[in-house]
Amino acid sequence: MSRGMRERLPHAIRWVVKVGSALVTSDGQGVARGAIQGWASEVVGLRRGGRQATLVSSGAVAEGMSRLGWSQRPNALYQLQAAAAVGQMGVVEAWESGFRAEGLRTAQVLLTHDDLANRRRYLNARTTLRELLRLGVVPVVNENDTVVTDEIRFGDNDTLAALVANLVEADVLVILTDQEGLYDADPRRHPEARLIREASAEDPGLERYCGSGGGALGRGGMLTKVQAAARAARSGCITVIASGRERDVLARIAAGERLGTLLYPEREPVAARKQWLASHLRLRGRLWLDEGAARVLREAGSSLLPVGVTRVEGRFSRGEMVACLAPDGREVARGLVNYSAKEARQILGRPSREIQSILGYVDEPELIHRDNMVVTADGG
Ligand SMILES: Nc1ncnc2c1ncn2[C@@H]1O[C@H](COP(=O)(O)OP(=O)(O)O)[C@@H](O)[C@H]1O
Ligand SMILES: N[C@@H](CCC(=O)OP(=O)(O)O)C(=O)O
Repeated sequence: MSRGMRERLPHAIRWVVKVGSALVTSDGQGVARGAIQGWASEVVGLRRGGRQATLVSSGAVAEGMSRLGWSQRPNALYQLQAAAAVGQMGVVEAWESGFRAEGLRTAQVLLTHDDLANRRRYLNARTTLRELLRLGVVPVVNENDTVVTDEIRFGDNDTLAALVANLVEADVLVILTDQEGLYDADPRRHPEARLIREASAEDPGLERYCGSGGGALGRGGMLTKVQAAARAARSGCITVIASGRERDVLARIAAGERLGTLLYPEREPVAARKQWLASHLRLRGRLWLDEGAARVLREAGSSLLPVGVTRVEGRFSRGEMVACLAPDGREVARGLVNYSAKEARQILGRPSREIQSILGYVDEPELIHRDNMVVTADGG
């Protein structure tokens, strides 16, 4: 499925752009304001073409070290966490002023891997990010370093970027780093190494190209980038690893130019998401639909509103997977539910505008949003 992947990039709508520590902090010299300003205006260019962009920015530990006058990256976890807390202020401030100069608002989003493994928190993070994008705000995501342990030791924002790409259902993940892309050996040690232009993100052979570790500031090196591409590919996302120092890098990638390393998914996005939903989650309950709701789900792929539900079976929490059944008992769809079984029983058959008065709050107007649903009936 590699053919035409570059040509897809000009049509890609949702972008996640990850910028590594060395780039964000000019190799640890302090926040790279000029470069950040440049990437911010590139993101504005992407958005002008009707695209959405979420940033994942590293650099908190590196900037904290520079602000605290530390020349060596500490080993002690509490020192890394202290440095990250100091440095994160500088990193987000630089992104904010970079985007402000372009007339755009930013939002700081700090996540941990656990947040995305937990179904309820996954949905909460997803809803917040979607709302920020809808409002035209640029989310600037980093790891919540104060509360994580392994991730800060290994410096794994590449994995975080892939999780964010899965979360927002990105079409493209761009990983900007201090090399032109993935080489067939670490170019710092092997100057003769050759750039890999394109490969399947799921090719297990890619990992053998990656030297151990990264530069002095970033920690993950290429291995975590290749692994991130494989993870992003599971939801059908293309990954491009490229140099953040290349002029107009995002605009040129968006134009389909052969820049950096493109790692493509083996599956189409919809099939990938369907497989992900089907394989990762256990069914926790069943929603019986009326004829009208079953028809619009089947034929139009619409979201499921509480008004179309007649009965709720099982015990489930927000974010768990349930099956949707037509009145004849055939499964129409399955998806991640926005309300618990108890709440769903209270709001079934009722218009969404009444959710607030019944429950005292509204999580979402839909019981299952169409983006979190896979239609399993074949339309008939
Ligand atoms: N096969 C490879 N191709 C390119 N770079 C590699 C490879 N193997 C190891 N590396 C190293 O990975 C580094 C980038 O990783 P890292 O320092 O973690 O960057 P970032 O801060 O952008 O996440 C490069 O500077 C390079 O030395
Ligand atoms: N959350 C940490 C991430 C460190 C990290 O992953 O760095 P990198 O390999 O440069 O993306 C920080 O901001 O310093």
